[in-house]
Amino acid sequence: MLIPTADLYDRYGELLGSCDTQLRQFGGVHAFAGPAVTVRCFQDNALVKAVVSEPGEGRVLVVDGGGSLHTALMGDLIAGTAAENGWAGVVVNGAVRDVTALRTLPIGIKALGTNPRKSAKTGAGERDVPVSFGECVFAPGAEVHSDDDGVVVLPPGGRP
Ligand SMILES: O=C([O-])CC(=O)C(=O)O
Repeated sequence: MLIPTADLYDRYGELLGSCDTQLRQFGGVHAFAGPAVTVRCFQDNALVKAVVSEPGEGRVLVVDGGGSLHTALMGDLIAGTAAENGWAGVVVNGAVRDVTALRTLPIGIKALGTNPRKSAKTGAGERDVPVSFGECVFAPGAEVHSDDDGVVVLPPGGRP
């Protein structure tokens, strides 16, 4: 059962990481949670595509795109693959595209904004490293919860 992020804040207080970045909802699922898998990349989404091609097992992919809105790091094909492979959600500090289709997918998707421009596909970037945006650190394996109020990270060992 998913616990609202506000209730998690009330439980953990400032031990909870809460992302200040005002991400928008784009997926068909508006509340999701799971252990974080992280990618850091800049206007290049080959790593994102590679990660969602793996079994998601209810995890949440957190993509730190450096806040760039110049190119989309995910569209309906990558998001569809993520949904098919059992990812609970994808959180993108950057842009997505194909948003009409994204709304129909059974997966949580949060992103900063949109741009129809494609990203490069060189594979530049890193995965499984701590990423940070909105004054919130997303460590690989940390439990991430997201809903209409925001995105939070539980303290180590924290389990609802
Ligand atoms: O191929 C891309 O760069 C992203 C995309 O549009 C998709 O996932 O459908």
